[in-house]
Amino acid sequence: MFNDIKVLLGQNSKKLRKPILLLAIDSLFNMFFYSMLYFVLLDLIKEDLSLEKIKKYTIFMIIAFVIRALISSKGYTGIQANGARAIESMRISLGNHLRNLNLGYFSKNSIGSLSNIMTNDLQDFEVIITHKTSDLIKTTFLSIYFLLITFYIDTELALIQIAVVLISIPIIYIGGCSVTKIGKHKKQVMNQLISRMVEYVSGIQVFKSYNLAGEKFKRLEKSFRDFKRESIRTEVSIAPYVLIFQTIVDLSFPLLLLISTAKFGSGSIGKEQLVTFIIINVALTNVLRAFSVQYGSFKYLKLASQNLINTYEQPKMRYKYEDVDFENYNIDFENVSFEYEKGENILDDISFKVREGSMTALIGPSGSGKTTITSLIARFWDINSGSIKIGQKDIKDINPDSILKNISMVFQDVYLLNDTIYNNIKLGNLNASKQEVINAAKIANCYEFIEKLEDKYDTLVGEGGSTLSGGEKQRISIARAILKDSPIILLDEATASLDADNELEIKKSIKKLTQNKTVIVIAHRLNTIKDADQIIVLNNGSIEEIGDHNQLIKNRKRYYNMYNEMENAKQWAI
Ligand SMILES: Nc1ncnc2c1ncn2[C@@H]1O[C@H](COP(=O)(O)OP(=O)(O)OP(=O)(O)O)[C@@H](O)[C@H]1O
Repeated sequence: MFNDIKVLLGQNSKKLRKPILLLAIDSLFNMFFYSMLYFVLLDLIKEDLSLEKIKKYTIFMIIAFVIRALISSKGYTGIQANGARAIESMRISLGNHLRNLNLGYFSKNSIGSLSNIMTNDLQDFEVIITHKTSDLIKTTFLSIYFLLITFYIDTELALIQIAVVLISIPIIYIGGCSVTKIGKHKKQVMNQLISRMVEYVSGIQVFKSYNLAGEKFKRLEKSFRDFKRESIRTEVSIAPYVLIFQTIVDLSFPLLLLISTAKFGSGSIGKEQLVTFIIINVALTNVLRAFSVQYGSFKYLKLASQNLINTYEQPKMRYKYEDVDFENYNIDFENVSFEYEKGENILDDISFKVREGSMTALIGPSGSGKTTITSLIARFWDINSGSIKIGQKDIKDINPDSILKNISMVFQDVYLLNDTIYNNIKLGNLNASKQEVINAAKIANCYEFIEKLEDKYDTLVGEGGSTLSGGEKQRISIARAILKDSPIILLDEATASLDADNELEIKKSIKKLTQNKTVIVIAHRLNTIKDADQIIVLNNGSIEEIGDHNQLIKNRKRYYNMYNEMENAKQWAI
């Protein structure tokens, strides 16, 4: 039952042992209530109850409760502090694990399930280790303790109590299985709800412009209703089992009272034993009732640990070398084939070479595989066959972090963090000085527009950079790349949706960024790549043509046709 929890906690589980043990000891102090009750009743029966005695019991109880308070506070603070530390290190290790996964994992799992794992599941797991585990251990300890005392009083009575426990446990166990089954579905519904909420909030501008905000909200509303239904289902799924469990336990109370009184009548147990047994029986009934409620919520919360284990079990990208210094930055594709989904070949037996310091342009129809090629160079995905080498080293043997140190990517969809302009540029090199950040901004032609802002470099850019224009965002991403100063630049010709001024500014800054670098550019306009050292024409995941502008014009194939079409269009425009 606790195996998953131990696996997830790893080394941290050792730190939780002591506080859990202290809490278990703390629970045994409940016995003092019953002991005092026992002694008072016994004195009453013997007609020997005096104020002096009550004073003695009270002093004894005060001492016991002071000790209990000390143990309890040590146990609770220990479990809370160590539990929070354990969860913190799990958050970090889970984040690191996700960072090293193939991007396929993120395509296959919805944003809802990913954020659920990182927030709700980790939170549920925290509740398990800080509260539920110790609660269950406490009730189990107490039950065993009470049963042992009953054995001491009378073996037959103890065996009947054990029989009651043995009959009722399978019932609550089945209830737990039902919570697990329905709870899994509730988690799926919750994933869907979070995905729809994220979709609704991030797409609200588009939905409004297409008059779909109401329509989309209906979908979200349905998710809210589904979630409410599943929450109720999960809550009530265990209710009948808890009810049967508690009824059996409750009915056993008068039955045991009857048997114990009969035993007292026949003289097989004495007055003191009868009193003790009655008290123990009351206590055990309460403990078992509490257990039946705790078990259901424990089973539901434990679903989180299974989700977390599943995430940890996702295979990381393998590599032999942690950190590599490349001798040069030649990039070689040798017979590379790649598919995102099994059976759907996206790149088919592609081979080409990019020389260090040269510029290679990728052109071809939409969906031909241009972006995929750049993602593979950055080892966002692993290829199915062939090899990709940088500086003669196969990138499948190298830690993706080490590869990415040498690559800057400037793409059309610029994502800026909800932070200041300064910090967004500094992401390119966290060790850069303020002057270096400003220099990079100047080279990327950001300086002027930043200076016009009220808070200048300290201006917050909003979620994803929402307070800046497309061109400004792109220039900041170029400044970031300039600051990184990496030898390989992967560029998505980012001028398609910009006005003439912005386009010119960006062209100038890209020119500065790409000087003396190994550049692979996804080109959308042929006039910008006439000077490229190599142009690769892709179609349907295969290379149709390769060469420089003059060679491809001579070939009189697809490039030649595309170029002529562009020239004709220019004349039309004139
Ligand atoms: N994460 C992904 N999962 C599954 N299929 C994908 C994924 N990314 C891209 N594809 C598919 O791979 C093919 C190549 O896509 P890619 O983005 O490389 O083309 P592209 O030439 O860059 O297109 P565009 O010029 O429109 O950006 C397309 O059919 C696309 O649908």
